Amino acid sequence: MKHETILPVNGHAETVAQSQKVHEPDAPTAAGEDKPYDPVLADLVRQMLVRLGEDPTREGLVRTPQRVARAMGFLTSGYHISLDEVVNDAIFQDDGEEMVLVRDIEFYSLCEHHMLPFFGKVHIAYVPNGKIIGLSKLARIADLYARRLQVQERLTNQIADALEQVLAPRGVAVVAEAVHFCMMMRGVQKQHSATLTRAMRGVFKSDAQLRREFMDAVGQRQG
Ligand SMILES: Nc1nc2c(ncn2[C@@H]2O[C@H](COP(=O)(O)OP(=O)(O)OP(=O)(O)O)[C@@H](O)[C@H]2O)c(=O)[nH]1
Ligand SMILES: [Zn+2]
Repeated sequence: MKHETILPVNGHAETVAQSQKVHEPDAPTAAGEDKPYDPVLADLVRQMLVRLGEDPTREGLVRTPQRVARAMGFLTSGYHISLDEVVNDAIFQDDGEEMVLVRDIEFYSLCEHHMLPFFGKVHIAYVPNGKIIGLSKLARIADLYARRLQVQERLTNQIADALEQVLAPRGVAVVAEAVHFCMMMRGVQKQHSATLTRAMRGVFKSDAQLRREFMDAVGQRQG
């Protein structure tokens, strides 16, 4: 008997017996098959398939509700992780006073208006004030807020807020550049537009020269 982990609505994992599917104990399972999913969400997806005129019992769609529930769970997993968990105490004392920049961090998010993807790159910089953060944590912080229903402006600001909160740095700069499927696949159907958003805090707001250096470094020269 196979045990599959499912997620009830409250987000806590529980294990249920799933007698329909039998696997040899050591047999490889399909990718993602054992990952938890929310059965209520899966049922809503099944209902959506019916409303779209599809037959959820046809072979290609039989496991689609679970797949979609798992995928949506992952794409909104940022709701269930805290900033502290993401940072994991990777804050270190350092006397450096120069800008630290990680650029070209790719992100994937869902717009909150259509629940369609928007994705692109985010560039994150800060000027330390006695503390630095593990570099990977900048990318993890970006994912923490990208994996939610978002607007690009808020995503950009939340990343800046998070860094201010954990580092109290002299300044933070965040620039996001993205394309929105809701503007490409539907609606206005513009394939070549890109959206740029930015959040400038502390010395990046008050020091135009530093801001220019940052924008130059991320290839977004502006006045
Ligand atoms: N500011 C902002 N707007 C967004 C973002 N993602 C999607 N939108 C916009 O949200 C708006 C929703 O507008 P509505 O008129 O309520 O919805 P709609 O009829 O589907 O709009 P269209 O996309 O113009 O067809 C659209 O203009 C989208 O382009 C985002 O990250 N930031
Ligand atoms: Zn949208």
